[in-house]
Amino acid sequence: MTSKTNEAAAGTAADKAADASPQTSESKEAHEFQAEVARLLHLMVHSVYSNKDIFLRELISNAADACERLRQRALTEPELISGDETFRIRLETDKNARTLSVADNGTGMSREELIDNLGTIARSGTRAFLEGLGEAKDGQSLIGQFGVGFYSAFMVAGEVDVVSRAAGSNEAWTWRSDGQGSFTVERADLESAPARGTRVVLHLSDESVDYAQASTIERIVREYSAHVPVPIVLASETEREENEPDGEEKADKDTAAKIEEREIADGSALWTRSRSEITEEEYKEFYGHVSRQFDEPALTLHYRAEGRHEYSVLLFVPSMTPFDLFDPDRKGRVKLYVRRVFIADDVDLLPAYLRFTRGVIDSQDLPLNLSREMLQSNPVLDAIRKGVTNRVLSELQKLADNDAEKYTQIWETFGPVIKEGLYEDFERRDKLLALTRFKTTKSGDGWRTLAEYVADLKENQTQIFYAIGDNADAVKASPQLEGYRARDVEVLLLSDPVDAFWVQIALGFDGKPFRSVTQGAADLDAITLPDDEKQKEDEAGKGATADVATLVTYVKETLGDAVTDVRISSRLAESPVCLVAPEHGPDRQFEKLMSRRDGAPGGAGSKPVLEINPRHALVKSLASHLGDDAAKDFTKDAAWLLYDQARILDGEHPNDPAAFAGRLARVMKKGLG
Ligand SMILES: Nc1ncnc2c1ncn2[C@@H]1O[C@H](COP(=O)(O)OP(=O)(O)OP(=O)(O)O)[C@@H](O)[C@H]1O
Repeated sequence: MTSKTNEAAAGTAADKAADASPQTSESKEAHEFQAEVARLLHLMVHSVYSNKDIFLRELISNAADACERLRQRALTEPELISGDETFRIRLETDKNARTLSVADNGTGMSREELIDNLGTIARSGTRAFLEGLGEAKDGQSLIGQFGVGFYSAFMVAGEVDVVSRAAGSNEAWTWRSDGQGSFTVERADLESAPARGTRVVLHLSDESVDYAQASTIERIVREYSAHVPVPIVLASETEREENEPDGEEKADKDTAAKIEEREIADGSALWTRSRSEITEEEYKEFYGHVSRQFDEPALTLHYRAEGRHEYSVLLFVPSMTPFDLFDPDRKGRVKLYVRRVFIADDVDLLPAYLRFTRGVIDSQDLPLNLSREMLQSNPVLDAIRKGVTNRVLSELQKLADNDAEKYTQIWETFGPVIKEGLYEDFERRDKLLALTRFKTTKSGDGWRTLAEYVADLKENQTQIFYAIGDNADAVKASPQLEGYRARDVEVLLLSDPVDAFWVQIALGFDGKPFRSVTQGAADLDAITLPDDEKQKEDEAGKGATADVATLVTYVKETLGDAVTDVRISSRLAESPVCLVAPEHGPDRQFEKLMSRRDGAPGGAGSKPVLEINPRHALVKSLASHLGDDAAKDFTKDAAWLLYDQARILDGEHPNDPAAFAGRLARVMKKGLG
């Protein structure tokens, strides 16, 4: 905060200094691009990105945003637009000069804004993404995954000039660059600068001269920008048409106007039209504008809410992961309009766990001059937020019920984010649990719902069992699952970071509580083993006598403080030992996750319980050697090795690696005779 204020103050001081000495500010100043911008530009200039047309969508969207921002500011400062209250975007092609320009009468940019906005990348997520791209060989393909913005102009232009005049200002500035690492800024002649707003002039490269053709531009606007909420006019040299009138009339025309201007998009708000009038293509095009993504929407939600509050909603669930989905600020991008006037795009209109949703919400009831404070806390907005959130969830549920395949795609893309709601949105937890899909010990390549899990409960099974770990395969291999597998009891395999959090506080589903397979007693005795497993267990159990109970006491004494308890296990089938968390307190995996997050070394904080499989051959044999004085050192080593083995199976290191190695060596030596 302080540094920002200082920067701003420094900027102002610098401006004053610059104004006082025309040599510095009037003459052309050269600036280097921020490193990430230079990287992005390099990708753009050498782009093999197949769809270069999208540069126009980016420039038009910027122009529309600038108009909408000014329209919004003018609500409280009407003088900013006096004399020219009609917003528009004007495209102009010039075949001879091989230029294309995109002009708007929106906010415009001051000299500092030109330098900041077109020389750096402000959004931390974009920066991080580009840093990540730094090493990636396939930068070209990745670039298509996020809003490439203004810099995409360099895909088609060898040089770009941006002439801008901020609304209400009496000076204009020209920004110019060839996209090769630096740009210049100089004062622009007011005569030729826009009266207000920005004109971006692209000097097209040889292979891109087609963009100086009006017909090409018109085609691209129809495809990508036809429903931008600001009208678009296209200006181009008039072509002499075959059926043009002859004689005097024609001569008049020739001298009167060489440039023809026509409206190619009317700027009407798509969301105000009724659903039945809008085609899929139109929705898709508008989605592209509003999301700046290149995929198709996986779900489109368009409706008008009436009743206590009136508002229109046009929202999209993308089919591709937005690159900034896991940005720490978890900001949504739904735009708020009030009676078709853009108000803000940074108001949280949906909970953070639905932040991947893109689109527009247009309120009929809110006042137009909403202050920042009113945006933060406002009962109408609260009601809208509630209504829209419920609607998004119910639409997702409808999709899940009617088109499982499509819903699964959404789940695979956004499931880990939606699950954040299980932790954060207590009120809607049941709805969210119904939407959640799980990998389980029975899901194979597919997914399971909790309803399916509960429908398949074993006799006497009263809980929903889960195991947490870094990935489903690793979890599946953990020894703690053996007893469940033997009884054919399904276990949820949870491997998203958020799983460890919500599962601790969720009360259950359909009256069945969640239960970790790595915590407390296994509660498996009531669930019958299938006959073949029973037979295996009986066989293995032969000889498992009171000796094992003595072994348990012995191991407990030997391990001392390293464990909370040692006990006989019902959750093991093939492995001799495993570690579990005590009945009360956090689950082991949760503790591990927390200690990793806090940067603490090692594993869990509280001491685990060591469980011993009384039917395992090694355990039985060890138990039978307990009274044997000659085997005393061996049994002690073995007790510790069992414990360390259990740690290793849990993905941890032996507590004392040197002691572990020593014991292992001794036991191996003995084994080899
Ligand atoms: N025509 C314009 N009028 C006013 N400001 C503009 C205009 N074009 C660009 N800008 C400013 O430059 C900034 C950078 O533009 P750019 O297109 O690179 O990114 P963006 O629009 O912020 O993000 P994205 O395209 O990823 O949504 C904009 O945020 C805006 O502040």
